[in-house]
Order: sequence, then C-alpha cells, then structure tokens
Amino acid sequence: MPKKESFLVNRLKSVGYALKGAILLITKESSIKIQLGVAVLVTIAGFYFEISKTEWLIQILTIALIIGLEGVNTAIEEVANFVHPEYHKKIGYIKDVAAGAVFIAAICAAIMGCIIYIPKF
Ligand SMILES: Nc1ncnc2c1ncn2[C@@H]1O[C@H](COP(=O)(O)OP(=O)(O)OP(=O)(O)O)[C@@H](O)[C@H]1O
Repeated sequence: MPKKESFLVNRLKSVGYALKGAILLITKESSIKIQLGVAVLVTIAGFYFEISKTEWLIQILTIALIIGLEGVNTAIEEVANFVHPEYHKKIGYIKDVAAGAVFIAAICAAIMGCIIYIPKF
C-alpha cells in the first residue's frame, strides 16, 4: 500500500506545480491578463443576456481553448528564449507558428461571440 500513497502524493504535488504555473501565468503574463479580462467580460455578458446552456458550454470551452493555447504559446516562447537567446530564423519560425495557433483560435472565438451575441441585440 505505500506505493499507492506515494502515487497519490506525487499526483497532489503535480497539481500543486500546475496551480503554481497557473498563478505565474495570471500574475506575470500580460497577454493572459488580457484574455482573462475578456473571459470575465463575456461571462458577465452571458449572465446579462441569459445565454442558453449550450451557449455557455461553447463559451466556456472557447475561453479554456484560448487561455490554454496562450499558456502553451508562452511556454514555447520561454523555451525558445532559453535554448537560443540569439537571433535565429528557426526560432522566429517556431515563435510565429505558436503565436499563429493562438491567433486562429482567437479569430474563431470572435466569430463564436458574434454568433451568440449579435442575435441578442
Ligand atoms: N531569437 C529570435 N530569432 C528570430 N526571430 C525572433 C527571435 N525572437 C523573436 N523573434 C521574432 O519576433 C517575434 C516576437 O517575439 P517575442 O518573443 O517578442 O514574442 P511576443 O509575442 O512579442 O512576446 P511577449 O508575449 O513576451 O510579448 C517572434 O514571433 C519572431 O518572429
């Protein structure tokens, strides 16, 4: 049974590290702060316009996708800066592709917002 205990302790430690990472992202990264601000605004809008259960699910999923991707993008940027702080064409490509993924998700999120909220006006 001690093996199971150590597994549980390890999992709890991992959750602790992940929580620490989430706090770091929220407190240090300006892009995440902006995304969180938008998430709060659309959540208020969701309550104000009384969006449906399906619309809530899509909105929550979209917020998770954008903030999750922004976090991964930040991690990729940090790794790139750490392994190769000097200018390199490949590092530029890696950073641009990672930022492009966030951009595509953000465009889709904006379209999703229009589909949900424009009919409410
Ligand atoms: N070491 C590098 N070599 C080549 N191009 C780079 C390098 N660092 C940055 N770039 C180019 O500059 C762009 C911006 O890089 P940067 O790391 O400043 O990203 P950012 O999104 O502005 O960062 P932050 O989220 O910290 O504001 C990259 O997408 C890439 O095109």
